[in-house]
Amino acid sequence: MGEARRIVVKVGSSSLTTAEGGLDADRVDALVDVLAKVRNAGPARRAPAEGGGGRRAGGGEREIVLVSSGAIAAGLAPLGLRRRPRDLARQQAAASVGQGLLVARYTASFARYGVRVGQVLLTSDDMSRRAHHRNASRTLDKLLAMGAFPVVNENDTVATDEIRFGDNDRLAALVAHLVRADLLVLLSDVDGVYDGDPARPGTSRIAEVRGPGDLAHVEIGSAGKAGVGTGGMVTKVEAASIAAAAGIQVVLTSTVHAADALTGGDTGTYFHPTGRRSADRLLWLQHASAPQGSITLDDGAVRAVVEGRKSLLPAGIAGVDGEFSAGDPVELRDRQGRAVARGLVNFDAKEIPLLIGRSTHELARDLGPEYEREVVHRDDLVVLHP
Ligand SMILES: Nc1ncnc2c1ncn2[C@@H]1O[C@H](COP(=O)(O)OP(=O)(O)O)[C@@H](O)[C@H]1O
Ligand SMILES: N[C@@H](CCC(=O)OP(=O)(O)O)C(=O)O
Repeated sequence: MGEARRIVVKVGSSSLTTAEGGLDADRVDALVDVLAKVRNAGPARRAPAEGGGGRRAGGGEREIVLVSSGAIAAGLAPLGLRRRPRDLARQQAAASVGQGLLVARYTASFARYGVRVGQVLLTSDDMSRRAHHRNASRTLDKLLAMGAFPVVNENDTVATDEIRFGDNDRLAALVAHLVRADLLVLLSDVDGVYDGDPARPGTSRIAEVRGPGDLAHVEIGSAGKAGVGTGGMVTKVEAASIAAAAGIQVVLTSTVHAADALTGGDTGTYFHPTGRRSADRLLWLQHASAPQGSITLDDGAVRAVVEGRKSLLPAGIAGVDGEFSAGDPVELRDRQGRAVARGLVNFDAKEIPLLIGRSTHELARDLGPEYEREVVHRDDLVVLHP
């Protein structure tokens, strides 16, 4: 098994707040104690399969990126809010106050180890636009190279409902892919995936998941009673599956077992990688963004794109929907309205009606040579249901 030299750790709101609401400085310190110590130890390595999969430490330094929730939860008490508001505007106000407090807390806590913290706030746009994506990746690499500790969260205050990640579990899986992590550790208030609601007696922890089939009959529920988390186990399992499919090992456990999870100990639920590691820069396109609009394809174009892995040409377009600009992610649909692919479009939505059903040759002749291009190039396209 591969050594975990670069690790993304995600911690949920429920692990950072007190029962009354507000940040729990002791819990932040306890987490930072683990992260700072593990960072300076060697890579985690999963031992040979037979012993149930204990992972162990080797030599050298680990690089850790922390994806931390808790901005909204940390902002509630200071704003006199008793519980997490439902409306986006008040959530964003709480996040605005809370994110500052959260990072100040991490900064003070890591300072005990002489470690600098670098805050990185990402929107889903940053995952879906190529230049932003490359920039985010470069910044994180540079922070690590300079010995700083990146603390990532969603940029809650500017994200609108439609383009929010909404849950940091998925953000963490995408960040793990972005930084080419070997291991993703999802920390929560529950020590793994259970075969039913863990609050019910008689349910037990699932130690290993080898593929989606292993969870087919498991009741995966929503957020716990702490009431500060968002997605519950559903988003964690989705995130684990995204990362595992991208060849990244995943451990899902409770924050009190963080040290074990990071050093290769046998804890929580371990998701085996199901796919090959790849530098596929389009993973984010599949999972990151709510596309800005859609283009309907005729049957021949669906076959060309899905089976032939060809670019989408103007001649295959049957319709267009939504507001988008060249460079935006769009959904490609068949005539029945099923999403068959996603891609980065080369035209603005308002230009598309001019192109419908016409050959590139014809377009070049009538509208100019700049119209002789693919609507979505195959290198910018990901098929959803091959
Ligand atoms: N099958 C399951 N296994 C484990 N936990 C589950 C399951 N179904 C629902 N849950 C709930 O998911 C909660 C964790 O999600 P959440 O509250 O969003 O945490 P966080 O804030 O750490 O992201 C647990 O406290 C648990 O109550
Ligand atoms: N960006 C939000 C986190 C949303 C979220 O996913 O929360 P959680 O389920 O606790 O991981 C915040 O900082 O409050």
